[in-house]
Amino acid sequence: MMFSKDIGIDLGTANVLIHVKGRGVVLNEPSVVAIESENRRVLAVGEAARRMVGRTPGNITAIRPLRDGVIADFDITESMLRYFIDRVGARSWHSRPRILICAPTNITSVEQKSIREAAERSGAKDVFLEEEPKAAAIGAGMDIFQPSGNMVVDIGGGTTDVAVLSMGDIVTSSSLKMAGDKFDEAIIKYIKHKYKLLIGERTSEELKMSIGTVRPGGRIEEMDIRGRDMVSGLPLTITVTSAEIQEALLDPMSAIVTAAKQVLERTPPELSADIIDRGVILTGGGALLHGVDELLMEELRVPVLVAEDPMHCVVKGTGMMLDHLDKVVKKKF
Ligand SMILES: Nc1ncnc2c1ncn2[C@@H]1O[C@H](COP(=O)(O)OP(=O)(O)OP(=O)(O)O)[C@@H](O)[C@H]1O
Repeated sequence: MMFSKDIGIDLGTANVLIHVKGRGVVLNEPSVVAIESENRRVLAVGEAARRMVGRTPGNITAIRPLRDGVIADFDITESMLRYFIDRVGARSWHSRPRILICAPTNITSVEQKSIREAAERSGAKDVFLEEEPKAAAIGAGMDIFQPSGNMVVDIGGGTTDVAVLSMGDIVTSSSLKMAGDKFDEAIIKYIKHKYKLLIGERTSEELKMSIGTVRPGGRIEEMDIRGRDMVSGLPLTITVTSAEIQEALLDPMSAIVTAAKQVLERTPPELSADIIDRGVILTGGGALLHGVDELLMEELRVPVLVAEDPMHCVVKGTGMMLDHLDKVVKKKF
């Protein structure tokens, strides 16, 4: 029998997730590729490559090809995408899948075209590209096809997308390059400034997740971290508190609050009324940052809820859209 296993892909700046029709989410890997510096030969992809970040010898580089919500390195993005599509085994001699991809919102039309080509070269029969906030909202369980307002704030690695949706489309939205990566950078900067200590990205991400908060006094914890003392050049251990991480995250978090406020201000009043009733839904890994929901609730004065399984919303949404491709996806590039 001829049948094709359609697949949905969340091509995120931090993580790639793949949903195969009938099988659910079958792949969840960091968007990292390790290459040999001289000839750009791919050595490892995904988790294996992530373990190398900050620990590679000079001739090997661990690259995040989709940094900051844009495609920083196209060839590597393409290799990574093909590797992951091949790995889920959705393609066989008798079936070619349809692929629905959610890519970062800020990519150019040239980049969109290239992503489509990469997916086609990986064996897709048809390739559809969809907007991330739409998939996030659907995956979070919102019924965006009714004539009522739904607001979603998706805080990923490279971008935060804020959108109000109604009748299956985005009504007002904003996309800013301020998300998880920038939180990590802010922590690195803070520690460098306050303690003259250099720490790596993985340490700062760990601080953010394990003891971080964006609410003053919201969390009282501490963690020992190691880095390189800028004065002596030697390794040094210090203890960092939740309050310090909250201080470090003040600026990046206030940029997100401002963007959400601006979207609400531009939203037609009838839809705003719906949002007051239903609340704002948070998706993406940033939704897991301690206190984000409470802070947004105070600032926006509307209920704010973290979606179930926030890091899976976009990929789940692509899976659900695959079931209704003809109805929900208008754009076929
Ligand atoms: N428990 C947590 N607390 C705080 N941040 C977290 C937590 N878990 C994950 N994150 C952050 O979430 C981010 C990744 O989220 P996600 O996988 O949704 O991004 P993405 O979809 O790849 O990115 P984008 O939407 O920008 O393309 C990372 O910055 C990670 O540090």
